[in-house]
Amino acid sequence: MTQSASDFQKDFQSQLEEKTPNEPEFHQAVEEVVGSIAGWYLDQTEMRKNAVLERCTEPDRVLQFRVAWEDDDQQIQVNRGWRIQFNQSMGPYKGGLRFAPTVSTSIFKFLGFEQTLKNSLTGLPMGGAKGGADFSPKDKSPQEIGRFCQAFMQELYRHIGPDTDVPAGDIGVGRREISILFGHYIKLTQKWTGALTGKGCHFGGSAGRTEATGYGCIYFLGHMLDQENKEIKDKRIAISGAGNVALHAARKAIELEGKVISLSDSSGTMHFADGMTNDLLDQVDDWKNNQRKSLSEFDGGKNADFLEDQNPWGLECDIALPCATQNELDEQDAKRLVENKVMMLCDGANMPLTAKAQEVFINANVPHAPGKASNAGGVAVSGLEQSQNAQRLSWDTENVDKRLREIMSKIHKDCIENSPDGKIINYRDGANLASFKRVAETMNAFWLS
Ligand SMILES: NC(=O)C1=CN([C@@H]2O[C@H](COP(=O)(O)OP(=O)(O)OC[C@H]3O[C@@H](n4cnc5c(N)ncnc54)[C@H](O)[C@@H]3O)[C@@H](O)[C@H]2O)C=CC1
Ligand SMILES: O=C(O)CCC(=O)C(=O)O
Repeated sequence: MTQSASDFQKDFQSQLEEKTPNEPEFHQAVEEVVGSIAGWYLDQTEMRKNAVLERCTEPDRVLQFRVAWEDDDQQIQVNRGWRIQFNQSMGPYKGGLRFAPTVSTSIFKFLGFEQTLKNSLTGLPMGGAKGGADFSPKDKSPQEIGRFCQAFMQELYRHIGPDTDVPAGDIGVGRREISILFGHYIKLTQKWTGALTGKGCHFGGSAGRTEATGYGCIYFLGHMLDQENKEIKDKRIAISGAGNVALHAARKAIELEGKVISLSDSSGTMHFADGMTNDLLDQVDDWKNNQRKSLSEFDGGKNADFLEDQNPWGLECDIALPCATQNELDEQDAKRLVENKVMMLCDGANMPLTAKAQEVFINANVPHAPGKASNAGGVAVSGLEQSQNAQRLSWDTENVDKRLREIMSKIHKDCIENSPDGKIINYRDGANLASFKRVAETMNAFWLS
């Protein structure tokens, strides 16, 4: 008797969970992808014989290391560092570094797995990786952050390089940290090579990389709206987060005359009932990035109110852009958004919706773009930075932005072409199938590697 796609998925998932206990985020990411590809994969006799799915869900290697550094009181502190080199079949490993106290092997494995698929969607030669440390930059002085970055690179440098693995930023790692990491990499290796992306533009960084994830997300949203003959102008847009992705998504949305009604951080949500102006956005940017303060202390003027300990998903909005972190939007939030007649969602963060929240939107026919498609603009411009470094060239903003728009448009097209038939475009299944097919075909050609 032939096996059904859902039985195949259940069997595969239970084997994976048995093999990798205590990795809930990784299980969630794999379950979502296998749910989308099982029907197609069941027909791929040769791939199944070559255990392609099993190989695609096992990282190439998991590096874990000690990071010892000295704090401002001359006390030695010890943190844990990771680099999960997930899959190198499509190109040198590529993916960000996250510094946050809550990270774990499970979180880095889910991010590395997602990154492998995302990178394949960009069409650029990049494999997938992710890494970072259980270090909180929040309560640290600039000197402590500097010493931590150098101690972290002291181990990482031997595992990276322009043809091996090229890290970049993610939560808690921005241009300041990338600069220190890159400076120390040069010192340790005595080589100036493009071993990191997200560098300052005067030392090998690409124009537009800082903005790329947020801008790319809005370009993708533009295609989703186009598909339904709608436009961003005057739409109420709820955004979570107040970091790199959230602020640049807000910037581009305001430029296109969307009405950005929120930003948030772990202290709560700042609600701007009449929509944000560029001026207010500059103030929040300075507050978060230069003064490094919490949104709860921000004075947004008479049209802003702060919702302590709340996320933005209870606000009435047309479009929701989750741009903070994984699983930040759960089933209850999804139901509230649907009750409030949300029109569509476009992820800036990686896997910001729980599996149950995704189901709520699918059942309510609300289109939802998963991060591996809609936030791929950041890594795409990182890929362009690698190309520029390899040629020892610098492209201008217009050139990079044109390429970013083309890549986001192509990803949107790939999602549509791979979406199952239905009332709405299923971006989740479309992105999973389009990306998995590419990685799987390559892994199959590699046979046992
Ligand atoms: N930086 C990049 O180029 C890319 C980032 N991403 C993803 O986008 C998301 C945000 O990353 P970045 O903006 O780069 O980081 P960031 O460190 O610049 O900002 C993160 C923001 O999220 C907020 N935040 C963190 N945890 C939160 C929570 N539990 N509740 C509410 N707010 C919370 C922080 O206060 C901060 O404002 C992450 O999921 C990251 O993996 C995805 C693609 C590329
Ligand atoms: O630019 C990069 O290499 C990584 C970006 C990233 O971490 C992501 O896409 O989640």
